Amino acid sequence: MSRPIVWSLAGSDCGGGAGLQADLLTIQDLGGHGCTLVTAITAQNSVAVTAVAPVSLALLEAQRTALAEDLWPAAIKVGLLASDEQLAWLSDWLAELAPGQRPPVIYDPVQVASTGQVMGRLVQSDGWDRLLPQLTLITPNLPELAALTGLPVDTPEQIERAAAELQSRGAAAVLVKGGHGAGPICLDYLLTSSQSLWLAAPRLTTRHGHGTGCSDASAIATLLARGDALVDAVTLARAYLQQGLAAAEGVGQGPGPLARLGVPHGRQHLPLVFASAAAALAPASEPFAPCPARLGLYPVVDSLAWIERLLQWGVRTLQLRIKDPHDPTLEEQIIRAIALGRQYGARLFINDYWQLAIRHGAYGVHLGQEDLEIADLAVIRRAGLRLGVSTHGHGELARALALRPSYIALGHIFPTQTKQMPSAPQGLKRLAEAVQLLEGYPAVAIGGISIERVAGVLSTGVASVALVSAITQAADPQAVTRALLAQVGAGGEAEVSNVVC
Ligand SMILES: Cc1ncc(COP(=O)(O)OP(=O)(O)O)c(N)n1
Ligand SMILES: Cc1ncsc1CCOP(=O)(O)O
Ligand SMILES: [Mg+2]
Repeated sequence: MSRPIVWSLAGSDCGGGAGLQADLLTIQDLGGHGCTLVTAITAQNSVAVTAVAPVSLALLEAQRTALAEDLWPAAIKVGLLASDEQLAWLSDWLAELAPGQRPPVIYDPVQVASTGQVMGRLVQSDGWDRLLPQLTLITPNLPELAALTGLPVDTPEQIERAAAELQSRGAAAVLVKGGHGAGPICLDYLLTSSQSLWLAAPRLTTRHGHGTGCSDASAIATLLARGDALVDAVTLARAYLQQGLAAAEGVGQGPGPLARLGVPHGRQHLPLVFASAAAALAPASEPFAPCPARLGLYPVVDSLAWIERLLQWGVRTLQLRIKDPHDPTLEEQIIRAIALGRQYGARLFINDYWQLAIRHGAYGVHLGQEDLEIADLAVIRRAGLRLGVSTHGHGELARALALRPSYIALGHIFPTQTKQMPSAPQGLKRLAEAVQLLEGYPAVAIGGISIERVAGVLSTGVASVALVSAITQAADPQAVTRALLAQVGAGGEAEVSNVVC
């Protein structure tokens, strides 16, 4: 697949740590192709900014025209706007674009360098109000949020209020970066049209954070350009920063840039995602009972008859998924399925009906995002049942990890006829990324996995494969099950502890 084009509209940092130099490195590192619209030339190094010269509107317009004719963007990152005229020029151009033509626009409202020097002076306050409604996301740090809103930003409640203020002025979404905050946990706050989330990551002690804000916004732009949902892009971009900060070595005498290590791998880099700052700062909950890292072949079926057949054919991880809660045989099927699971020494998960699963002593429960809102997780944990959680992208993955479940389901990987899905298929590339991020944490791939696609799925490193129609709709289900067992295995090697670092 060709690299998606990302425009960086930003100032040049001749020191190579921030501005459009940081943007280009980030975009390239995450698989995009970067183009630049230089707004200002700055003279700076890792210690100080010594000169800033805004580029003329004529030159900005010439850059835009050249790129628009040949290299139309899949996303735009905006950094330093060096004058009110530049801001007005950008707002006018974005406003002219038809909605279907407008790429996502991510604005990092940088005016002051990390070394403290003011680089752009925007004085006409109505300029912001023309730009904000054109933005997909604005990414202020705490001082910028305070300056943009005139509101205090010292507590989580104040941050939520100030972000809501920016949203009420037209920004579709706001990401407040907590790097300037204090305490061992760095909290970022994301407010979208439908979600209010806190991202928590250990605050790293490195002083090498030059260009972090630029890199964050351009990472988000690149991930949106490749088609990620906003929450997923923000989460993976945060992991990219954490990975880069952890390995930053420093160049020059002052704060150096991030290390560039590509798409993040390793659970320690992934932020955990919570619905409130209080939850993000609370001590981690106890993990759910562990299950093997390799669950192997994992058929999901809708009747006791299927459970019985699959056990006889050698399957040892399986799920009873009866979607009709009024089925008069529901509880009886659950009771008998659990008894059969025990008889065969198999891992039987019950979908949705967690109270019945507890009452009758199932091996585990599988819950989706909506189920999580209503289930009592503490009760499931105390009862000793394993918990599997559905996720549909890197954002939900980071949210699920915070619950410390026994396994995390990643899907849907391919288009599926079995269930109406709320999101787009993840594909093998994102599955491989998730597996790399999870680093051995039990993970299950699900959605549209046929016998022809299993080898590709396994090549991502995932060790557990859940499927429905590949078996239940097969002409010869027993032969297909045998073939799948030969490829995927029945699972069940040593149980691993599902500890989140
Ligand atoms: C292994 C596995 N992964 C995902 C799902 C989907 O669960 P959920 O999101 O709760 O949707 P329903 O199955 O309830 O429609 C699953 N069942 N199993
Ligand atoms: C229940 C569920 N959750 C995510 S995809 C899916 C259906 C998987 O069915 P199939 O294997 O037939 O695509
Ligand atoms: Mg469910």
